[in-house]
Amino acid sequence: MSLFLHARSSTRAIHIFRTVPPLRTYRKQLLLSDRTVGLVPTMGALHDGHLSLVRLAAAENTDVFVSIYVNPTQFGVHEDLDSYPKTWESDMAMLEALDAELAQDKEAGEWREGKQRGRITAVFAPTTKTMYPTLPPSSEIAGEGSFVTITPLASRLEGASRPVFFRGVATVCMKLFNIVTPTRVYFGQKDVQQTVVIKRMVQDFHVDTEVRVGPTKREADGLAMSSRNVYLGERRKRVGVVLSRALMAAEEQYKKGKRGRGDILWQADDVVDQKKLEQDDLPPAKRALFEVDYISLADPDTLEEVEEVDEKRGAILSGAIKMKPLEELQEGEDCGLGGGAVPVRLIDNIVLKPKS
Ligand SMILES: Nc1ncnc2c1ncn2[C@@H]1O[C@H](COP(=O)(O)OP(=O)(O)OP(=O)(O)O)[C@@H](O)[C@H]1O
Ligand SMILES: CC(C)(CO)[C@@H](O)C(=O)[O-]
Ligand code: BAL
Repeated sequence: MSLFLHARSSTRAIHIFRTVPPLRTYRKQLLLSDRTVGLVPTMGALHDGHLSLVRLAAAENTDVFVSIYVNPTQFGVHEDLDSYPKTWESDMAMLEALDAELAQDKEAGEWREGKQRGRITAVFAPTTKTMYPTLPPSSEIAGEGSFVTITPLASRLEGASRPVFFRGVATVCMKLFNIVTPTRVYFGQKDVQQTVVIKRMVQDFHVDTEVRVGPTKREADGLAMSSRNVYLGERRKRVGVVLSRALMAAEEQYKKGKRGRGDILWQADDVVDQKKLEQDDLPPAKRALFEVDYISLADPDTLEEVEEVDEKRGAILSGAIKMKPLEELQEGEDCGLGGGAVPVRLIDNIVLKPKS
Protein backbone atom coordinates (compact mmCIF):
# COMPACT_ATOMS: atom_id res chain seq x y z
CA MET A 1 0.00 0.00 0.00
CA SER A 2 1.33 3.44 -0.90
CA LEU A 3 2.42 5.59 2.00
CA PHE A 4 1.19 8.68 0.21
CA LEU A 5 -2.05 10.07 -1.08
CA HIS A 6 -1.84 11.51 -4.56
CA ALA A 7 -3.49 14.47 -6.26
CA ARG A 8 -3.94 14.11 -10.01
CA SER A 9 -1.92 16.46 -12.16
CA SER A 10 -1.50 16.58 -15.92
CA THR A 11 2.09 15.44 -15.71
CA ARG A 12 2.71 13.95 -12.29
CA ALA A 13 1.25 13.67 -8.83
CA ILE A 14 1.63 16.05 -5.92
CA HIS A 15 1.97 13.98 -2.73
CA ILE A 16 -0.49 14.90 -0.03
CA PHE A 17 0.69 14.14 3.49
CA ARG A 18 -1.64 14.31 6.48
CA THR A 19 0.67 12.82 9.08
CA VAL A 20 4.32 13.21 9.99
CA PRO A 21 6.01 9.77 9.58
CA PRO A 22 5.41 9.31 5.80
CA LEU A 23 6.46 12.88 5.15
CA ARG A 24 9.69 12.30 7.08
CA THR A 25 10.40 9.10 5.12
CA TYR A 26 9.88 10.97 1.88
CA ARG A 27 11.99 13.92 2.99
CA LYS A 28 14.87 11.58 3.90
CA GLN A 29 14.82 10.15 0.37
CA LEU A 30 15.09 13.67 -1.05
CA LEU A 31 17.98 14.46 1.29
CA LEU A 32 19.85 11.31 0.20
CA SER A 33 19.47 12.40 -3.44
CA ASP A 34 20.89 15.87 -2.67
CA ARG A 35 17.62 17.61 -3.45
CA THR A 36 16.66 20.90 -1.84
CA VAL A 37 13.28 21.64 -0.29
CA GLY A 38 11.59 25.05 -0.19
CA LEU A 39 8.69 25.16 2.28
CA VAL A 40 5.82 27.63 1.78
CA PRO A 41 3.67 27.69 4.95
CA THR A 42 0.08 28.81 4.33
CA MET A 43 -3.34 28.69 5.90
CA GLY A 44 -4.93 27.82 2.53
CA ALA A 45 -7.52 29.97 0.70
CA LEU A 46 -4.73 30.43 -1.81
CA HIS A 47 -4.37 33.48 -4.04
CA ASP A 48 -1.71 34.91 -6.35
CA GLY A 49 0.33 36.12 -3.36
CA HIS A 50 0.78 32.52 -2.19
CA LEU A 51 1.50 31.35 -5.73
CA SER A 52 4.22 33.97 -6.13
CA LEU A 53 5.96 32.47 -3.07
CA VAL A 54 5.65 28.98 -4.58
CA ARG A 55 7.19 30.27 -7.82
CA LEU A 56 10.06 31.82 -5.89
CA ALA A 57 10.58 28.57 -3.98
CA ALA A 58 10.55 26.61 -7.26
CA ALA A 59 13.16 28.95 -8.71
CA GLU A 60 15.50 28.23 -5.82
CA ASN A 61 14.86 24.57 -4.91
CA THR A 62 14.35 21.23 -6.60
CA ASP A 63 11.26 20.48 -4.52
CA VAL A 64 8.55 22.73 -3.11
CA PHE A 65 6.45 21.71 -0.13
CA VAL A 66 3.32 23.77 0.61
CA SER A 67 1.70 23.43 4.02
CA ILE A 68 -2.00 24.16 4.38
CA TYR A 69 -3.10 24.41 7.99
CA VAL A 70 -5.33 26.92 9.76
CA ASN A 71 -3.41 27.20 13.00
CA PRO A 72 -5.77 27.75 15.98
CA THR A 73 -3.16 29.08 18.41
CA GLN A 74 -2.52 32.24 16.39
CA PHE A 75 -6.18 33.29 16.59
CA GLY A 76 -7.29 35.05 19.75
CA VAL A 77 -10.43 33.73 21.46
CA HIS A 78 -12.61 36.42 19.85
CA GLU A 79 -10.95 36.31 16.43
CA ASP A 80 -12.14 34.76 13.17
CA LEU A 81 -10.86 31.15 13.45
CA ASP A 82 -14.31 29.71 12.76
CA SER A 83 -14.98 31.88 9.73
CA TYR A 84 -11.47 31.68 8.24
CA PRO A 85 -12.00 30.71 4.56
CA LYS A 86 -11.37 27.03 3.74
CA THR A 87 -11.10 26.20 0.05
CA TRP A 88 -9.27 22.86 -0.22
CA GLU A 89 -10.54 21.89 -3.69
CA SER A 90 -9.63 25.17 -5.34
CA ASP A 91 -6.33 25.34 -3.43
CA MET A 92 -5.31 21.96 -4.87
CA ALA A 93 -6.54 22.95 -8.34
CA MET A 94 -4.38 26.12 -8.19
CA LEU A 95 -1.32 24.18 -7.06
CA GLU A 96 -1.79 21.55 -9.77
CA ALA A 97 -2.16 24.24 -12.45
CA LEU A 98 0.96 26.01 -11.21
CA ASP A 99 2.87 22.72 -11.08
CA ALA A 100 1.92 22.02 -14.70
CA GLU A 101 3.21 25.49 -15.59
CA LEU A 102 6.48 24.81 -13.74
CA ALA A 103 6.82 21.50 -15.61
CA GLN A 104 6.50 23.32 -18.95
CA ASP A 105 9.06 25.93 -17.94
CA LYS A 106 11.39 23.14 -17.00
CA GLU A 107 10.89 21.40 -20.33
CA ALA A 108 11.46 24.68 -22.13
CA GLY A 109 14.83 24.82 -20.38
CA GLU A 110 14.12 28.03 -18.46
CA TRP A 111 15.60 26.45 -15.36
CA ARG A 112 19.00 26.61 -17.02
CA GLU A 113 18.79 30.39 -16.81
CA GLY A 114 18.19 29.94 -13.09
CA LYS A 115 14.54 30.97 -13.42
CA GLN A 116 12.51 27.83 -12.81
CA ARG A 117 13.95 24.62 -11.57
CA GLY A 118 11.78 22.88 -9.06
CA ARG A 119 8.30 21.44 -8.97
CA ILE A 120 5.61 21.24 -6.31
CA THR A 121 6.37 17.90 -4.73
CA ALA A 122 4.19 17.81 -1.64
CA VAL A 123 1.34 19.39 0.25
CA PHE A 124 1.30 18.92 4.02
CA ALA A 125 -2.23 19.29 5.35
CA PRO A 126 -2.21 17.99 8.93
CA THR A 127 -5.02 17.77 11.47
CA THR A 128 -4.82 19.70 14.73
CA LYS A 129 -4.25 16.45 16.62
CA THR A 130 -1.15 15.89 14.49
CA MET A 131 0.16 19.41 15.04
CA TYR A 132 -0.69 19.56 18.75
CA PRO A 133 -0.28 15.91 19.82
CA THR A 134 -0.30 16.20 23.63
CA LEU A 135 -2.49 19.10 24.75
CA PRO A 136 -5.51 20.71 23.10
CA PRO A 137 -4.19 23.98 21.60
CA SER A 138 -5.00 27.05 23.66
CA SER A 139 -5.70 30.53 22.34
CA GLU A 140 -5.84 32.02 25.83
CA ILE A 141 -3.08 34.48 26.75
CA ALA A 142 -2.39 32.48 29.90
CA GLY A 143 -3.11 29.17 28.16
CA GLU A 144 -0.99 26.10 28.80
CA GLY A 145 1.00 24.26 26.16
CA SER A 146 4.39 24.06 24.49
CA PHE A 147 4.91 27.46 22.90
CA VAL A 148 7.68 29.41 21.24
CA THR A 149 7.66 33.05 22.33
CA ILE A 150 9.77 35.73 20.73
CA THR A 151 9.68 38.84 22.89
CA PRO A 152 9.49 41.80 22.71
CA LEU A 153 9.04 41.59 18.90
CA ALA A 154 5.79 39.68 19.29
CA SER A 155 4.09 42.37 21.35
CA ARG A 156 4.70 45.29 18.96
CA LEU A 157 2.43 46.46 16.10
CA GLU A 158 0.18 43.50 15.19
CA GLY A 159 0.97 41.92 18.55
CA ALA A 160 -0.55 44.86 20.42
CA SER A 161 -3.97 44.04 18.95
CA ARG A 162 -3.41 40.29 18.60
CA PRO A 163 -1.60 39.28 21.80
CA VAL A 164 -1.37 35.52 21.08
CA PHE A 165 -0.76 35.87 17.36
CA PHE A 166 3.03 35.63 17.09
CA ARG A 167 3.28 33.03 19.83
CA GLY A 168 0.97 30.89 17.69
CA VAL A 169 2.83 31.69 14.46
CA ALA A 170 6.28 31.00 15.93
CA THR A 171 5.04 27.78 17.54
CA VAL A 172 3.42 26.37 14.41
CA CYS A 173 6.35 27.41 12.20
CA MET A 174 8.82 25.73 14.57
CA LYS A 175 6.71 22.56 14.32
CA LEU A 176 6.56 22.80 10.51
CA PHE A 177 10.32 23.43 10.28
CA ASN A 178 11.03 20.42 12.53
CA ILE A 179 8.72 18.20 10.50
CA VAL A 180 9.81 19.25 6.99
CA THR A 181 13.45 20.27 7.70
CA PRO A 182 13.32 22.61 4.70
CA THR A 183 16.45 23.97 3.04
CA ARG A 184 14.65 27.31 2.70
CA VAL A 185 11.37 28.71 3.99
CA TYR A 186 9.27 31.30 2.14
CA PHE A 187 7.21 34.10 3.66
CA GLY A 188 5.42 37.10 2.16
CA GLN A 189 6.51 40.69 2.72
CA LYS A 190 2.82 41.56 3.30
CA ASP A 191 3.14 40.09 6.80
CA VAL A 192 6.37 41.95 7.53
CA GLN A 193 6.34 41.48 11.30
CA GLN A 194 5.91 37.76 10.80
CA THR A 195 9.08 37.72 8.65
CA VAL A 196 11.01 39.58 11.38
CA VAL A 197 9.76 37.21 14.10
CA ILE A 198 10.57 34.10 12.05
CA LYS A 199 14.05 35.36 11.16
CA ARG A 200 14.71 36.01 14.86
CA MET A 201 13.40 32.56 15.82
CA VAL A 202 15.59 30.84 13.21
CA GLN A 203 18.63 32.78 14.42
CA ASP A 204 18.05 32.34 18.15
CA PHE A 205 17.15 28.63 17.97
CA HIS A 206 19.84 27.78 15.37
CA VAL A 207 17.23 26.37 13.01
CA ASP A 208 19.07 25.03 9.97
CA THR A 209 17.12 26.79 7.25
CA GLU A 210 17.25 30.01 5.24
CA VAL A 211 14.38 32.49 5.52
CA ARG A 212 13.40 34.01 2.17
CA VAL A 213 10.88 36.82 1.73
CA GLY A 214 8.83 37.37 -1.45
CA PRO A 215 7.37 40.75 -2.46
CA THR A 216 3.77 41.70 -1.70
CA LYS A 217 1.38 40.87 -4.55
CA ARG A 218 -1.25 43.54 -5.08
CA GLU A 219 -4.52 44.01 -6.93
CA ALA A 220 -4.35 46.48 -9.83
CA ASP A 221 -5.47 49.31 -7.53
CA GLY A 222 -2.73 48.58 -4.95
CA LEU A 223 -4.74 46.60 -2.36
CA ALA A 224 -2.47 43.88 -0.93
CA MET A 225 -3.85 40.43 -1.72
CA SER A 226 -5.00 38.52 1.33
CA SER A 227 -7.12 35.45 1.98
CA ARG A 228 -9.50 37.47 4.14
CA ASN A 229 -10.21 39.87 1.22
CA VAL A 230 -12.97 37.48 0.10
CA TYR A 231 -15.05 38.95 2.94
CA LEU A 232 -14.65 42.55 1.77
CA GLY A 233 -16.98 42.90 -1.24
CA GLU A 234 -16.60 45.70 -3.79
CA ARG A 235 -17.50 48.67 -1.58
CA ARG A 236 -15.07 47.83 1.22
CA LYS A 237 -12.36 46.91 -1.32
CA ARG A 238 -12.65 50.36 -2.89
CA VAL A 239 -12.27 52.03 0.49
CA GLY A 240 -9.71 49.56 1.90
CA VAL A 241 -7.20 50.59 -0.73
CA VAL A 242 -6.72 53.72 1.41
CA LEU A 243 -4.14 51.81 3.46
CA SER A 244 -1.73 51.16 0.59
CA ARG A 245 -2.31 54.71 -0.73
CA ALA A 246 -1.49 56.20 2.67
CA LEU A 247 1.73 54.21 2.96
CA MET A 248 2.73 55.12 -0.60
CA ALA A 249 2.15 58.80 0.14
CA ALA A 250 4.43 58.56 3.18
CA GLU A 251 7.04 56.70 1.13
CA GLU A 252 7.07 59.64 -1.30
CA GLN A 253 8.23 61.87 1.53
CA TYR A 254 11.15 59.52 2.22
CA LYS A 255 12.00 59.49 -1.48
CA LYS A 256 12.00 63.30 -1.41
CA GLY A 257 14.67 63.16 1.29
CA LYS A 258 12.56 63.56 4.46
CA ARG A 259 13.87 61.55 7.43
CA GLY A 260 11.89 62.81 10.44
CA ARG A 261 8.95 60.76 11.72
CA GLY A 262 6.44 63.61 11.51
CA ASP A 263 7.68 64.69 8.08
CA ILE A 264 7.07 61.19 6.71
CA LEU A 265 3.95 60.06 8.56
CA TRP A 266 1.85 63.21 8.23
CA GLN A 267 1.13 62.29 4.61
CA ALA A 268 -0.18 58.84 5.53
CA ASP A 269 -2.32 60.29 8.34
CA ASP A 270 -3.67 62.90 5.94
CA VAL A 271 -4.72 60.35 3.29
CA VAL A 272 -6.46 58.24 5.92
CA ASP A 273 -8.20 61.21 7.59
CA GLN A 274 -9.51 62.49 4.23
CA LYS A 275 -10.96 59.08 3.41
CA LYS A 276 -12.57 58.82 6.83
CA LEU A 277 -14.22 62.23 6.45
CA GLU A 278 -15.39 61.35 2.94
CA GLN A 279 -17.00 58.11 4.16
CA ASP A 280 -18.57 59.74 7.24
CA ASP A 281 -20.42 62.15 4.93
CA LEU A 282 -21.94 59.39 2.82
CA PRO A 283 -25.29 57.71 3.61
CA PRO A 284 -25.07 54.23 5.26
CA ALA A 285 -26.00 52.45 2.02
CA LYS A 286 -23.02 53.97 0.24
CA ARG A 287 -20.24 54.12 2.81
CA ALA A 288 -17.71 51.72 4.25
CA LEU A 289 -16.50 52.74 7.68
CA PHE A 290 -13.12 51.76 9.04
CA GLU A 291 -10.90 52.26 12.07
CA VAL A 292 -7.17 52.79 12.01
CA ASP A 293 -5.30 50.49 14.36
CA TYR A 294 -1.82 51.91 13.72
CA ILE A 295 0.35 53.65 11.15
CA SER A 296 3.97 52.95 12.07
CA LEU A 297 7.49 53.95 11.14
CA ALA A 298 9.77 51.36 12.71
CA ASP A 299 13.28 49.96 12.73
CA PRO A 300 13.53 46.98 10.32
CA ASP A 301 15.05 44.58 12.87
CA THR A 302 13.65 45.59 16.25
CA LEU A 303 10.33 47.03 15.02
CA GLU A 304 10.72 49.81 17.57
CA GLU A 305 9.17 53.10 16.49
CA VAL A 306 11.78 55.56 15.22
CA GLU A 307 11.84 59.35 15.45
CA GLU A 308 14.30 59.67 12.60
CA VAL A 309 15.10 57.18 9.83
CA ASP A 310 18.72 56.09 9.99
CA GLU A 311 19.74 55.99 6.31
CA LYS A 312 22.07 53.08 6.94
CA ARG A 313 19.25 50.93 8.33
CA GLY A 314 16.20 52.13 6.45
CA ALA A 315 12.79 51.57 8.07
CA ILE A 316 9.46 49.81 7.78
CA LEU A 317 6.37 51.86 7.10
CA SER A 318 3.37 49.75 8.07
CA GLY A 319 -0.26 50.02 8.99
CA ALA A 320 -3.40 48.15 9.95
CA ILE A 321 -7.02 49.15 9.54
CA LYS A 322 -10.22 47.40 10.49
CA MET A 323 -12.99 47.53 7.88
CA LYS A 324 -16.27 47.57 9.79
CA PRO A 325 -19.30 45.57 8.66
CA LEU A 326 -21.46 47.27 6.04
CA GLU A 327 -24.42 49.06 7.62
CA GLU A 328 -26.95 48.93 4.77
CA LEU A 329 -26.71 46.75 1.69
CA GLN A 330 -27.76 47.84 -1.79
CA GLU A 331 -29.87 45.70 -4.09
CA GLY A 332 -27.60 43.32 -6.07
CA GLU A 333 -24.43 44.63 -4.44
CA ASP A 334 -21.36 42.37 -4.27
CA CYS A 335 -20.82 42.36 -0.50
CA GLY A 336 -18.31 39.50 -0.43
CA LEU A 337 -18.49 36.24 1.49
CA GLY A 338 -20.54 36.69 4.66
CA GLY A 339 -22.75 39.38 3.09
CA GLY A 340 -20.67 42.33 4.34
CA ALA A 341 -21.23 41.39 7.99
CA VAL A 342 -17.70 40.14 8.75
CA PRO A 343 -15.24 42.79 9.99
CA VAL A 344 -11.95 42.54 8.08
CA ARG A 345 -8.51 43.52 9.33
CA LEU A 346 -6.20 44.78 6.57
CA ILE A 347 -2.44 45.09 6.98
CA ASP A 348 0.19 46.44 4.63
CA ASN A 349 3.72 47.82 4.63
CA ILE A 350 6.47 49.37 2.53
CA VAL A 351 10.18 48.97 3.15
CA LEU A 352 12.10 52.24 3.13
CA LYS A 353 15.38 50.93 1.81
CA PRO A 354 18.69 51.98 3.34
CA LYS A 355 20.73 54.40 1.24
CA SER A 356 24.14 53.01 0.52
N1 LIG B 1 -0.29 39.59 -1.12
C1 LIG B 1 0.67 38.76 -0.77
N2 LIG B 1 1.87 38.79 -1.41
C2 LIG B 1 2.87 37.94 -1.04
N3 LIG B 1 2.77 37.03 -0.07
C3 LIG B 1 1.61 36.96 0.60
C4 LIG B 1 0.50 37.82 0.27
N4 LIG B 1 -0.52 37.52 1.09
C5 LIG B 1 -0.09 36.55 1.91
N5 LIG B 1 1.19 36.21 1.61
C6 LIG B 1 2.03 35.25 2.33
O1 LIG B 1 1.52 33.96 2.20
C7 LIG B 1 1.87 33.20 3.34
C8 LIG B 1 0.65 32.53 3.88
O2 LIG B 1 -0.26 33.53 4.31
P1 LIG B 1 -1.77 33.27 4.69
O3 LIG B 1 -2.12 31.88 4.31
O4 LIG B 1 -2.06 33.73 6.06
O5 LIG B 1 -2.52 34.21 3.67
P2 LIG B 1 -2.96 35.68 3.84
O6 LIG B 1 -3.45 36.15 2.54
O7 LIG B 1 -1.86 36.44 4.52
O8 LIG B 1 -4.19 35.52 4.76
P3 LIG B 1 -4.76 36.47 5.85
O9 LIG B 1 -5.99 37.02 5.24
O10 LIG B 1 -4.94 35.47 6.94
O11 LIG B 1 -3.75 37.50 6.23
C9 LIG B 1 2.47 34.19 4.35
O12 LIG B 1 3.88 34.10 4.30
C10 LIG B 1 1.99 35.52 3.81
O13 LIG B 1 2.85 36.59 4.15
C1 LIG C 1 2.92 31.41 8.54
C2 LIG C 1 1.49 30.91 8.80
C3 LIG C 1 1.11 29.89 7.73
C4 LIG C 1 1.51 30.18 10.14
O1 LIG C 1 0.25 29.65 10.43
C5 LIG C 1 0.49 32.06 8.85
O2 LIG C 1 0.74 32.93 9.89
C6 LIG C 1 0.37 32.77 7.55
O3 LIG C 1 -0.29 32.17 6.69
O4 LIG C 1 0.93 33.84 7.33
N1 BAL D 1 -1.28 36.00 7.23
C1 BAL D 1 -1.30 36.03 8.63
C2 BAL D 1 -2.26 35.07 9.23
C3 BAL D 1 -3.27 35.71 10.09
O1 BAL D 1 -3.56 36.91 9.96
O2 BAL D 1 -3.85 35.04 10.94
